[in-house]
Amino acid sequence: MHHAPLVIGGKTLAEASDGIGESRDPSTGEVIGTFARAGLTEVDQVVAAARHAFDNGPWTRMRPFERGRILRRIGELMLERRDDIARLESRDSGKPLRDAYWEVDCSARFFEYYAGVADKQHGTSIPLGRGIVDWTVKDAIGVSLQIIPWNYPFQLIARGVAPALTAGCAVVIKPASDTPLSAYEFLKICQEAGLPDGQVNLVNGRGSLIGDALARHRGVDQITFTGSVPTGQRVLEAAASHAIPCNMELGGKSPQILFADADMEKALPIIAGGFLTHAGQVCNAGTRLLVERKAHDDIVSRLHDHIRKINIGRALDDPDMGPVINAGHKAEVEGFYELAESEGQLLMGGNLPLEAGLAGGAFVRPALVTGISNTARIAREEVFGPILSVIPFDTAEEAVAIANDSDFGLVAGVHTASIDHAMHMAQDLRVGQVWVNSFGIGLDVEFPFGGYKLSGFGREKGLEAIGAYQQIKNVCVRFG
Ligand SMILES: NC(=O)c1ccc[n+]([C@@H]2O[C@H](COP(=O)([O-])OP(=O)(O)OC[C@H]3O[C@@H](n4cnc5c(N)ncnc54)[C@H](O)[C@@H]3O)[C@@H](O)[C@H]2O)c1
Repeated sequence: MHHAPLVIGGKTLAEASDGIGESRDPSTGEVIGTFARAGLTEVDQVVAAARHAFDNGPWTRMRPFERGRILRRIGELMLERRDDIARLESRDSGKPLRDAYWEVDCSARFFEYYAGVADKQHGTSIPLGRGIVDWTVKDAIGVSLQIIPWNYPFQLIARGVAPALTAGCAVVIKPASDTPLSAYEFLKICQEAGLPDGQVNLVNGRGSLIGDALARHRGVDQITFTGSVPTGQRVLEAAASHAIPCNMELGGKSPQILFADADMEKALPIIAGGFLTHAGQVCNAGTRLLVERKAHDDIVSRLHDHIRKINIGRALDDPDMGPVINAGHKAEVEGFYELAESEGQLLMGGNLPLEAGLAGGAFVRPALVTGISNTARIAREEVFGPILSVIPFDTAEEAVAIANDSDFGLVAGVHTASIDHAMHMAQDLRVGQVWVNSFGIGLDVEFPFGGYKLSGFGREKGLEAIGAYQQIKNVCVRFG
């Protein structure tokens, strides 16, 4: 049985003022771990520890290449422990084991990538004429609060913490209560790699209690929030109470646009992976398939054949699809299936695992919904489950109009053999990222990621992410 303590200023606290929480395996419903649940007392303590590390600790004063060496070591230790971390993450979050391995590998890539960036944070020199020298420096912004959701807990910690540390910040991590366990493995790795005490701190606990209190705390200088739109809006209000900047990584209802000229054999697994990965519990899941009308019946029949064969099972057995996060979310997803049935035709797939021991799991079946238009609720709301809404179009202009007719704007996929279609889509889609004949390419940490509209603002990953953790200071010197 795992236990995740709090880690505040380098000290490990097995107990906390809001008691002990439990974490369940979504594949079986079984309790697999406990965690110390922080309350308001620990909120003050953890912010004070991070502030102290930032204001007085060695990290911000260290030469950037030395910071880079420690960051690189964190990545190496992740890879050395990938088996243990992946198995823990697979059980805690319900994602198939190979996806949990990907999560650890991707987390290590964030640290490798930003380690190489640490000593390349140059300012600029601004010409103002003789007798004046003007330049800018990139200062660390201070204490960064990282609020993490339950779908990719380890990877999303790495995604935010690596650039924050690179910039010289101190960090407070607040994981989601459904997946509290792997964050402690991350903290242990940081300590072992030589990160100074207090530079990264961990508090598990209720979002509405400590998440809100942390976001309002005057000792926090910046927030990176990844989660749902309504919670993100509450966090923005809290941040506004002391006027601090935020990165908001919120939800999506991302389109995949399939033209009849696409290579259907190649497009099919990409489209399916786009809405089935982690049982659809992915912010950038491609859950709206916009298909050129003449290819509609063919792709629906191929996709239905595909999802019929989906093997659903216990995450650690590495099935095609594992469970959703918990029984409450299973009920929500099933509610969306009822909605889909009332709005269009529902085509189900997969075999539910009924063997003994899996009956308590939060399993749902993958589904397609056809016979709807883009005004249907099922085509507009984020389900966070494995359901694909299929909507026909006749022209490329109509495809763009339907794709953009959404409250969200995270990513889009385009499947076509025509360079004209691909370029037209890339120019006109109102999303943060356009994939052509692909939908994700693996360990992709190098390019920026983030949304338009209700999908949020600010960019994670790539060189763009570091800006969120820096202040630009201008220095102007007159001489002679
Ligand atoms: N855009 C991205 O990069 C990205 C990545 C992953 C997930 N997501 C989104 O996350 C959502 C699913 O995750 P979830 O259900 O954990 O999200 P959520 O919004 O319920 O919770 C996210 C985090 O916020 C905390 N929280 C809850 N109330 C809070 C409050 N009042 N103040 C501060 N913190 C609070 C939670 O404890 C958790 O740690 C989906 O909408 C998904 O699209 C987005």
